[in-house]
Amino acid sequence: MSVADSGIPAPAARLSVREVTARFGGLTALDRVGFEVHPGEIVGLIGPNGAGKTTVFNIICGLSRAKSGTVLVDGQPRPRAHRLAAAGVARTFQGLALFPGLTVRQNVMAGLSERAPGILGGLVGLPAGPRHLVEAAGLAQQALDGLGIGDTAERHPDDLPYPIQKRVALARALVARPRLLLLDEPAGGLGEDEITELGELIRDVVDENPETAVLFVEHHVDLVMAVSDRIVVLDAGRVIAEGTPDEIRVDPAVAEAYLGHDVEEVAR
Ligand SMILES: Nc1ncnc2c1ncn2[C@@H]1O[C@H](COP(=O)(O)OP(=O)(O)OP(=O)(O)O)[C@@H](O)[C@H]1O
Repeated sequence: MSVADSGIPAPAARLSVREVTARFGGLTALDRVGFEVHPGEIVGLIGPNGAGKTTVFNIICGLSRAKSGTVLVDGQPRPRAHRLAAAGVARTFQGLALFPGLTVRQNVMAGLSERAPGILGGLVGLPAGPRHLVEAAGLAQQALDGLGIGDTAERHPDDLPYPIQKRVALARALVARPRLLLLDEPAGGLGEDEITELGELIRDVVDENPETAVLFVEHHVDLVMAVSDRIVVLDAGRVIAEGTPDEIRVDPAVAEAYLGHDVEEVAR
């Protein structure tokens, strides 16, 4: 008997994007876009340039407004951008957005500031509960160790190679153990080997925290194919395909959107 047959309501998706339409002046950037991400699932969002990936990501994060449609997190209307972390949502930024004046450990501790108010102030010298700071430092160190960069904790981000800075940004997103992790082009600026390692790290996040759901926007289709449980393909503001990597690989609409070429070759 399925859950539907049993009368037990199906668990809410971690993220539901429903009928989202967005316009910039006369341009319809998103046209009734909808998809879901469930706990324990990694979903990759891909599409050719201008497809609407960034627009939908920004709407999910509360940085842009939809003209219509809804975004739900755990069945509830998505909180405002500054309340996302408190709702268990974390994101990374294409530009990393690390604080150059703080050490790596302090940068990661900043990822806890929503859950333990005072930490951010403490990091810049304002009074903060020492107990909170010690606890946060321990959690930050754990997050860094988990990503294999524990030995960078006392360094400053600008002194580290870019791929390590990317891991710091990921550690900052992971430190509060988010229920929904949103990654904005995590492979950008990385080499092939680093991308393979990144894919393993993303998989580890979900394997170790089966309640976590991951949505990532990515140009690097090889990574998306390797890591995603499911892929959503946007083209010209519409969802043109959704399925497992194997389904997407042979989907004619996807091949056409990528100008008739093999999707993995074109997006490289
Ligand atoms: N602030 C804006 N003002 C006007 N048009 C915009 C704005 N942001 C995006 N657009 C347009 O909306 C459409 C979707 O853009 P979006 O950046 O979301 O696509 P994308 O899939 O992220 O593209 P890319 O892969 O090139 O980053 C494009 O036609 C783009 O030119």
